[in-house]
Amino acid sequence: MAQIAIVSHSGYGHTARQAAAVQEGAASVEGATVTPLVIDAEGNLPDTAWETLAAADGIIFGSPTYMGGASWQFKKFADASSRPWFAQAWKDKVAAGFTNSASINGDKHSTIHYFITLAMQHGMVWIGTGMMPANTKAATRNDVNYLAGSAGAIAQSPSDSTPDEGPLPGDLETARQFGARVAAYVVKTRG
Ligand SMILES: Cc1cc2nc3c(=O)[nH]c(=O)nc-3n(C[C@H](O)[C@H](O)[C@H](O)COP(=O)(O)O)c2cc1C
Repeated sequence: MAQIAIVSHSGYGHTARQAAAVQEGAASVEGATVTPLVIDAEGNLPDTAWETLAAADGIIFGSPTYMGGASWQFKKFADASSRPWFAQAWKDKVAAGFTNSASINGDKHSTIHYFITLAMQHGMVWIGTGMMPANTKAATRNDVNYLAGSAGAIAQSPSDSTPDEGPLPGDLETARQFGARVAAYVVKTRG
């Protein structure tokens, strides 16, 4: 079985829904075992998480976009990953990422770009969404990849939405399909 870890933070529950959709998509792929690792409000992971990450064939990073970047809790995790970095322990693992924010754009790409840089520091192999954007006149807001992420999966939760209301349904489906793509790639290349 190919091992996939999803390591993510969510301050208020919206990105947690996106993470759950990524997990659902990844788990739908035969041959993939998916473990969610939730970064808590203090920026810490469960004790066994680092062993799970060490054993993973692929790691998917997730965070809300706060002030144009990943949350400080995610950054605390990223800084703590300097320990495996010293040994290049994550070298050649597959990496991917997702983020959610209130605005349609909201500078989400800065967060995805940070994940890419983190993955490159670890010598990982980045995989994007592989999805075409829904950007024709006929496109509607809940089409898959309406927000047109290629480097990573992106979602919008309107600023006054509860986690039940946001991310919007099309963005959750985008997250599902993204999770499935990453898992299929990990199974094909590492399984
Ligand atoms: C400190 C802070 C900074 C934020 N910065 C941004 C931002 O740069 N761009 C944006 O579109 N939304 C921004 N937002 C809105 C959040 O991204 C949005 O509410 C998101 O759904 C929160 O996800 P969460 O519930 O997983 O924490 C910010 C929210 C907070 C609390």
